[in-house]
Amino acid sequence: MKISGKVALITGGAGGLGKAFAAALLRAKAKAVCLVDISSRGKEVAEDLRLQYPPSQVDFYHCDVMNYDLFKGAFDFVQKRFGAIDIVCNNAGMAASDHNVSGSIRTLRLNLEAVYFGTKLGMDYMDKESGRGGVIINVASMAAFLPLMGSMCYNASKAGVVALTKSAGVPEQYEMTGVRVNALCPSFTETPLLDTSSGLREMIAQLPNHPIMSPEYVAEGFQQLVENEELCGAVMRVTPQKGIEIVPNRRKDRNSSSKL
Ligand SMILES: NC(=O)C1=CN([C@@H]2O[C@H](COP(=O)(O)OP(=O)(O)OC[C@H]3O[C@@H](n4cnc5c(N)ncnc54)[C@H](O)[C@@H]3O)[C@@H](O)[C@H]2O)C=CC1
Ligand SMILES: CC/C=C\C[C@H](O)C(=O)/C=C/C=C/C=C\C=C\[C@@H](O)C/C=C\CCC(=O)O
Repeated sequence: MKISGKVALITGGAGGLGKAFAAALLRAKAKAVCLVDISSRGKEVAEDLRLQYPPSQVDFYHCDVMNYDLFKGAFDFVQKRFGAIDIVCNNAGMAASDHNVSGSIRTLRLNLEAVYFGTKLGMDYMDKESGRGGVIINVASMAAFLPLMGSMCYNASKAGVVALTKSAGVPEQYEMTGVRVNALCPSFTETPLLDTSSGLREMIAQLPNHPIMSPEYVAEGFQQLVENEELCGAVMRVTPQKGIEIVPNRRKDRNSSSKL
């Protein structure tokens, strides 16, 4: 997909990775980006991006994406304001440790249930019948593959995002909707999220050869998932050790006649 002239909706857009994804799209001349976030900081972030990347339009839409009806309102807002939606990034997320049961359940709901909402809404609003097709990027994590002690719900939610994305990205679904769906799995990245779990930074510091990546580096992988029309149902890992890599998809690598 050529990003120039396109319209994007990014959940968690006020956060570290969300802002980096928005900046990457604006540098590539996207027509408009809407930051959908529960934090009112989104207003300043939108203003900051408008100043940095004129004449692109950057809006902030205050919304709790865990509420389906409110989240649908964000899609209606972008559709009405810009006439179309081409790119959806389900990025809003949080991390709570297992000791915090209510925080852990909220983690499962935000990181997985809300990503399901955003994937369903993205497919509905961008469907080639009513829209013009498009691409959805679901932000998972390396925690989907390499679990961390003390974050059962976080790991489970991210593994769920990978499975959800691979299901949404099967060839038959793409043929029907014209919407590609891919998963992005970064390792530790320098954002405020790392300060929300006590002891996390200390744990990371103990890991051998594990520098914390910049959001801008992760955004390079994000942009590849948006632009590369060959990628659908793809899972991309971004790590300091191995860089940006696509995890082979067993189904695509098998005889094409196989259905599993
Ligand atoms: N920072 C890291 O090391 C990594 C982060 N990730 C994932 O990247 C995504 C973005 O996280 P970061 O930018 O690192 O964190 P962040 O904390 O900087 O950004 C998260 C954003 O989501 C927003 N948000 C939280 N609950 C919301 C809700 N109910 N509705 C709407 N927005 C809501 C927050 O206000 C914030 O702006 C998350 O899904 C996270 O799990 C994945 C791998 C590595
Ligand atoms: C509790 C939430 C913590 C952090 C949030 C975020 O999801 C995150 O950064 C999680 C990262 C988890 C990383 C776990 C291990 C990562 C290892 C890789 O960087 C090493 C890469 C490859 C070697 C192993 C392999 O399978 O090839």
